[in-house]
Amino acid sequence: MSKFSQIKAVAFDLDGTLIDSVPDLAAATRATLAELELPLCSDEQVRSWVGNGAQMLMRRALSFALDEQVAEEQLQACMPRFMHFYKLNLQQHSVLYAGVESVLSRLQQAGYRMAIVTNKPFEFTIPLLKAFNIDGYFSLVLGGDSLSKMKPDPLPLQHILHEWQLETVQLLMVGDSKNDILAAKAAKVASVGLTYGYNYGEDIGLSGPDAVCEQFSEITALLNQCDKATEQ
Ligand SMILES: O=C(O)COP(=O)(O)O
Ligand SMILES: [Mg+2]
Repeated sequence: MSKFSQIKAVAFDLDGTLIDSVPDLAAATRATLAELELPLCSDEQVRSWVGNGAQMLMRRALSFALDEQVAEEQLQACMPRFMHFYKLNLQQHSVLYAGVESVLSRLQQAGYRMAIVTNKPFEFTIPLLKAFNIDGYFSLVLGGDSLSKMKPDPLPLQHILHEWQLETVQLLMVGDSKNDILAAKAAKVASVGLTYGYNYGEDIGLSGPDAVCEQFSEITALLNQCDKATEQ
C-alpha cells in the first residue's frame, strides 16, 4: 500500500508552493526599507527570508539593512508600513506556478477536501487566492496568525484533522519549505516537498518529506490518479 493510499484531504502551503509571491513581497520590503532610508535588498535575498511569516521577513530584512540585531520597537514600528505596501500590490508581479490550477481542479473533482495552511498573514491570504481565482477550491484557509502557533508547529494541521474529523493517515501536507515538512512530521501526517519554491536555499529533500516533486503536476500521480477519495 502506498504512503498516500488513504489520503482524503490535502493541506497546501501558499508562498513558493501555489504562488511565486517573492516579487511582490520583495517590492513591499524594499518600499519599507526605502522609507527608513536604509539599504535595499534584492528579490534573491527575500527568497531566502520567506517562510516564517511577514514579521520574520521584516526582521530579517532590517537585520540585513542595519547589519545588526533588530530592536523590537523598530520592527513593530515598520510592520504597519510593510503591511500597507504589500496590501497595495499583492499580485502585481506574483504568478501561479505551472500546473496548479489543473491539479486543484482534478483533485476537487476526485473528491479531495483541500485547505490552505500558510504562514502568510490571513488578511492577505484570501485576497490573493481570489486574485488568482483559486479561492473556491479551499474549504478551510489558515493564515500564520489564524491560530496561536504557525508552522513548523503542528497546530494548524492538528486543527484541520480535528475540524474535518480525519485520521492522520488521511491528511497530506504539500509545501516548499522545511517548515511544512516539520509541521507534517510533528502532526504525524504525510508530506510532499516541492523543489522549486523557497527553502532558505536548502534542498527540501534534507527535511525528509515522504516524497519530493519537482513540479506541482506530479502530485496527481502520487495520489494514484486522484481516484482514491471517491473510492473510499
Ligand atoms: O509568508 C511566509 O513567510 C511563508 O508563507 P507560506 O507558509 O505560504 O510559504
Ligand atoms: Mg511556502
